[in-house]
Formats: sequence, C-alpha cells, structure tokens
Amino acid sequence: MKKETQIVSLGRDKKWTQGVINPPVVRASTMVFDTMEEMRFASKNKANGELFYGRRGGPTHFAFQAAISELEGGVGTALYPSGAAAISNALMSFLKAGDHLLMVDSAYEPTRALCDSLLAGFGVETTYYDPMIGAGIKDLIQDNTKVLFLESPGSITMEVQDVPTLSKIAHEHGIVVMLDNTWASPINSRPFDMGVDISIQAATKYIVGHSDVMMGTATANEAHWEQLRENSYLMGQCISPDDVYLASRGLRTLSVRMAQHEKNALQVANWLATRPEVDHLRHPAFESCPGHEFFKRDFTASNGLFSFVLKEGSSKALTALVENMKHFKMGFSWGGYESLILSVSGIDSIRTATTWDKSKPLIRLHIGLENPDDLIADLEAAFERFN
Ligand SMILES: Cc1ncc(COP(=O)(O)O)c(CNNC(=O)CNC(=O)c2ccccc2[N+](=O)[O-])c1O
Repeated sequence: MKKETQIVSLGRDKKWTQGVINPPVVRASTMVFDTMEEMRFASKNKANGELFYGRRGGPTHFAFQAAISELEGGVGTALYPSGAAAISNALMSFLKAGDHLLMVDSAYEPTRALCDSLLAGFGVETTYYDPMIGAGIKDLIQDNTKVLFLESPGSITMEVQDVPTLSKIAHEHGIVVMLDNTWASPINSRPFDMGVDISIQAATKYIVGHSDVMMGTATANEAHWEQLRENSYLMGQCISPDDVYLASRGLRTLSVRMAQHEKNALQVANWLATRPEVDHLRHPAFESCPGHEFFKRDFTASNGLFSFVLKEGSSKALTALVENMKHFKMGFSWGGYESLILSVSGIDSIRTATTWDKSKPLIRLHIGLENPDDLIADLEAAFERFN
C-alpha cells in the first residue's frame, strides 16, 4: 500500500470506529466489567488493546497508535503529552544510574538540557558527538554506553546524519538506537529500515499540522516495545482522547500538506540562494547542507523547515529583518499551516562537540501553505529593512 493510501486508511478499523469515518472520542478513566472472568481477561490483555483503565488508553488512542506504528514501521507506539515527553520517557526507559548516553550535538536544546540536568542528576553520563561523525562514533563508545540518540536533520543547523552507519556500529556493541524523526514525519523516511530501535515524533508539528495540540509519540521495534511501553506506563504517561482525535484528523492530510510545504519551501529556498546577503542554505535538499548526500539516500521528500546563514548582520539589522513581517510570524514551533521565522543566536554556546561561527547569523524558516510569491515578497521587504 502506498503511503498516501496508508495515511487515509490506517487506524480506521471498525472495532475502533463502529463504522463512522473518524475514530470517535472515547473519554474514560474507569472501565467496568460484569464478571471476574472479564476483569481477569482485561488485566491479562491490558497492553494489547483490551479496555482496562484510562491510563492504558481507549479506542481513540488504539486507532491512532496502530496508524503511527504502521507508518513508522514499528510494532508499537506510546503516546505522550509532548515531543519532549516522548524523548525523556524513551531515554529514561532505557537508562539507569552508571549508564553512558551518546547524544548528537545538534539536538533540540531542551533535549540537551534534559541530559545535562535531570539525567546527569540520575547518574547518567552524556557524551555529545558531532552529527557528521559517521563511523567515528565507535571511538566514543564505552563499556557502559547503553543508548545512541540521533536527531536528523538536527534542530536549527539541519545536519543530516548517516543513520544506517551509526545504527550498525551501535548494534555491534548492543547499544539501543533512538531517532528524533520529527522532521521526516512518519512518511518521509523508514527509520527501522535504517536500523533504528525507537523512532520519536513531536506530533505537535506536522502530524497535528494545525499548531493546536502538544503531543509526542515513540514507536519501537519488537525487541524494545515492551520495555518502552511498560516504563512509560509506570511514569504515568497518558493523553486526552480529544487531542488524539485532533492528531488523527491532522494525520489524514499529512501527505498533501507535506508535499505543498516542500514545494513552497523549495521555491523560497531557491530565491534565498540568489540573495547577496545569504552565505549558504541549510536545507537538506541543497548541497550546501551538511549530510545532503544522506538526505538523498534516506529521505523520500523534504518539508517546510530549513535554515539559512547570512554573511553578516548586526543585532539591530536582524531585528529589523524579522519584525513587522506580513506573513512570517516569530514563534517557537513549526509544522503547522502557517509560516514562521526564528532568528537564532547562541548556537556556539550550546554546542560542545562542534564549533559554530557566530559571526554569521542563522535564520530558521518554517514555510507554511501560503502562496510562496507572497512569502518571497515578505522576505524581499525584510531584506530591505535589513540592509
Ligand atoms: C526536533 C524536535 N523534537 C522535539 C521537539 C519537542 O516537541 P514538543 O514541542 O512537542 O515538546 C521539538 C520542538 N521544536 N520546537 C522548536 O523547534 C522551537 N522551540 C524552540 O526553539 C525552543 C523552545 C523552548 C526552549 C528552547 C527552544 N530551542 O529549540 O532553542 C523539535 O523541533
């Protein structure tokens, strides 16, 4: 089945929908049983889609979990109140005091903060590595290394990692491989075909697609699903069926939205490449982006999120560039239908395994579903304010 057809049909089994098109919202904490036998059966099968208790979810959750598992290519998906919760629960489900974690240097900043504060406090040692390290990762592996965490492309600076090579080396040492796969969404890469054990999505972004739900998912392969599911349950992770309904609804248009985001973004990026103020683009589909060759090999398409680096720019000029835009808004997120702009500073101060030239300012764009001609006109006016 092609991914476009999967997007429309997955998670709509009649056992969850009762025949209506969208799996209905079933809100529940308590679920009741008529006999002790029924109760025993539900307890025995509480992790296998039998109604047991609100924290294990209900039909609305089961339908969405089945769809994401199939799309990502795993066997089971746990749901969380945010992408950050998916990351923290996945890591804490497989790490204990005395363990060592290999974390990509280009990780989403709050992921770094988790490692440097909470995990460090629990006695987990973190080593950050260069996203472009490839086979060199083997030199960082210790006897107590338990998890290798990737985020590809990396937040803000967009480096694409050689996931298959990194996964192969990790598995040679019995290390669990986790990938923050939010940029690809569940349709533009096959994480488990690349050797990933747990694929994480900030569903907040493209899956929901309308900037109105916070949600995370973590999908595991057979070998890691029970440990992820049960440890996440012990940490009390559960979410509202109303939010799941909205995420399911967003999922149905993921293919068409992603295709339009990609088309619009490429038009804007190609225009930016002609601007004299721009030093280079950090869009995975462009050769100027580190890991472009891995993007071509491992991804089926790009989307609306990319960054570009300016040759120079004072704080005053950057403020003039990003403020007073007609269509681009400043906001901490991406993946909705709207266009966003972020002037990112301080990258050099949060990277420890790589260096960043802070003399060249970075702007991250999320290209929404507006007409790209209007977006380009907006950026043209922005550069007039900038210069
Ligand atoms: C790849 C990836 N993975 C996980 C998450 C977290 O998802 P959540 O927002 O649902 O918790 C995200 C969220 N992304 N958010 C952004 O890129 C914008 N937010 C920020 O820039 C931000 C917000 C708060 C604190 C620090 C930052 N930051 O990245 O510098 C993500 O991009």
